[in-house]
This record gives sequence, structure tokens and C-alpha cells, in this order.
Amino acid sequence: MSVRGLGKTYRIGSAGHRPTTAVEAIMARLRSPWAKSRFTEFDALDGVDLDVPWGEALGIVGRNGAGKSTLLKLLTRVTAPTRGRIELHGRMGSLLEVGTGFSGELTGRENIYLNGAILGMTRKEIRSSFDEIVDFSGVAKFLDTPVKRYSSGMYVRLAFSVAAHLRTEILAIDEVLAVGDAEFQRKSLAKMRDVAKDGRTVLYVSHLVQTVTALCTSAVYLDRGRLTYAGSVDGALDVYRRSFEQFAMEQQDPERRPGTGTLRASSLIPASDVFDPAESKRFVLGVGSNPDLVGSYFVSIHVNDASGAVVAQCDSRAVGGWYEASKEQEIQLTLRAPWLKPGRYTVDAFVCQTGVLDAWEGASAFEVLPATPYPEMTLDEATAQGVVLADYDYEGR
Ligand SMILES: Nc1ncnc2c1ncn2[C@@H]1O[C@H](COP(=O)(O)OP(=O)(O)OP(=O)(O)O)[C@@H](O)[C@H]1O
Repeated sequence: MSVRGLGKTYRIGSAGHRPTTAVEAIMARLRSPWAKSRFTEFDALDGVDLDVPWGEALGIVGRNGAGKSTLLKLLTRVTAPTRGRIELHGRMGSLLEVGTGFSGELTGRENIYLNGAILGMTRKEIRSSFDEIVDFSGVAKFLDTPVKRYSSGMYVRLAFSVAAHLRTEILAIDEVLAVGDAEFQRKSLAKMRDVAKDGRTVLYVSHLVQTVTALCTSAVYLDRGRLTYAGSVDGALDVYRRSFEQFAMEQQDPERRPGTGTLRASSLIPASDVFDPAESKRFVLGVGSNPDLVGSYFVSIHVNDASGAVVAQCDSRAVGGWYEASKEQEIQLTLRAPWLKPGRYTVDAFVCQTGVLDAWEGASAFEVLPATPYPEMTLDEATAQGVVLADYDYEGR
């Protein structure tokens, strides 16, 4: 597979700019002048050259909005490139966002055949993989149910199984392993490794660094639409990790942060770098002063998980938190619930009035220890699903 000078330009006004980070979403919602003037036309991807030999499992990493999904959408012809050339030399099977590829009204069985046909498989070819697909997916009982009735887990399992077993020469997978449970993740990684060993090519986008390490034989790093690293998996992940540190450092300089700048946060300090899942998490947000600022302001602190998803939006307005800009403030946030799963979290801070005065992405970070808050069970499988840990009881006999 080879790609030369590949680029995609989006224009606001036609499709509009889709915010990808929490900060962008907030800026767009509050219609700050910064967000308006910043995007009119922009390159989601530009000047990408890439050669992927057969049998390679290529990881594609980069920060939110770097253009990873756009690259896969261009390669799978979901979107047309604005410029550049793509030579695949083979058929491409793909699993992009959940919800694409399958027709909700059709049953699982019908979707398997439909997908195969779309990929240019003969009925005989599809039939020869059919049992394997069904076995792997674990949805045998629901084969004659329309897929719109499937849970998201069942849907992903079947979609993955179809994409991995139909004998396309290239397989493109975007982020889906984050959806499935731990057992399915393990199975899918092993399956993708087999696919690559078979001499087929795997393209794999993920925020889950461990899965990139476990699966990929090489990797590329995308930075704001440009491919700035191509080489070993370790090399790409190293650049990826350093980009977070670099970004966090840049954002410490208020001048480089979005927002009107009428009032800026000065610090965001967690009570500890590590917390237990169920303990209260405290943060102190320092905010400067501006005697010219009329009226009070509010703040919002967001906690994001490792994939960048916002787990909690703690807006001070919701609990009556309004502050005066005439003097410097130290504002304390105590986050009692939900219980957070073990892992690394980043924290964003916003200072707002009618618009955003300061948007500080990655103002702080903390870790939640791999401890269990539950009195009995410590098995992984008991907590594998779900975004957070629930505080619950059971009663009955
Ligand atoms: N249909 C669209 N119209 C306008 N802008 C778009 C569209 N699709 C994507 N974008 C923008 O293109 C940029 C690249 O998006 P893309 O989804 O490829 O990034 P990504 O690296 O996959 O991000 P993430 O890790 O968050 O999935 C982003 O700024 C996004 O907002």
C-alpha cells in the first residue's frame, strides 16, 4: 500500500468544524471570538506520504484531532481526498466508528453477506468464513435478529469479526477495542496478529498505547494533520508521549492558551498525585485578579480519562459557585463521586463569564491506583465493564 501527498481540507460553513477536544467543544458552544476566527478552512490532513509493506501491522497514533480517523476514512474511501494519491493493491476491510458498515434493519446473518458483497467477495468465499465469523463474535443466538436490537458490545463483536475474517488484503481498525470487554480485547488483538502473520496488512488507530505495543510491527505519528514520524512502535509512542508533556508545558504559559485573557487561572493543584478509586479528590484552582472585570465569574474543572473522554464536568454554576475578580482567588473543588477506575486522568480548567476567559487544557494530571473499593470481589471480570466504578449494594435472599 502506498500513499503520496495525501491531503484533506475541510471548510467551515459547508460541513462545519467538528470540535474534537473538550476545550474546542466548550469554545464552540460559548461562541468565543477565538473559536470563530480560528477555523474557516483547515487541513485535517496534509502532505502525507506512506508506504506499508504486506504483513505489516501499522499503528497510527497522535493526539485528539491529529487526523488519524481522517486518514483511515480516506484509505477506506469513506471520504474523498482533497489531494494526493492512494494505491492499495488489494481489498480493504474496515471497522471504523461503531454504527458504520452495518444496516440496522438487516439481521446479523444478512449483514455478514452484505458486507462481504460490498468488499467484493463471492457468496462461496463468504460462506467459507461464515461459521468462523459467527463463532468468534459469540452472537450465534442472535443471528436472525436485526442488528439495531444488538447491544453496542454485540454489535462491535460482530462487526470486528466480519472485518477480521473476510479475506481482504488490508484490514483497517479504528479505536473499537476500547468498546469491548477485556476478554474480547485480548481475543481481537490475537486475531489481528494472525491476520498480519498471514501476510495481510493491518492499519490500527488507538489511544490505548498497550494495544499498539502488543499488536503493531511499526507505527506512524500524526501531528495536526502531518505525518511527522514513521518507524518503530517504540519510536512513535515515544514521540506521542512527549507531545503530551510538550503541550502541557506550552499551556502553562497563559499567553498561549485560548480565551479572551481578561482573567487567567494561575495554578491547578491536586491534593495528591495518586488517589484511591473511592476517596474524595480535592483540587485548588488559583485565579488571578482584574479590578476592571465587571460582574462575577464562574469556573469549570473537567476530569478526562486516558482516551480524552470527559468523565466529569464540574461546573461551579451548578452548585452556586460565583467569584469576584476584584481579588485573587483560591477555589477548592472536592470531587466525591463517581469512583474512578484505576488509570491516568488529566484535568482541564476553565474560567468563564459570558465567554471563555481562560481555557487551560491539561492544567493538571493524577493517577488512580489499581485498588478495589469493594469489600469482597477483586476479580478483574467483576469490574471490566463500565466507565466508572459504581457505589452499590444488593439486598434480597
Ligand atoms: N466532516 C468534518 N467536517 C469538518 N471537520 C472535520 C470533519 N471530520 C473531521 N474534522 C476535523 O478534522 C480534524 C481531524 O479529525 P480526526 O477525526 O481525523 O482526528 P483524530 O486524530 O482521529 O482524532 P481523535 O483521536 O479525537 O479521534 C479535527 O480537527 C476534526 O474536527
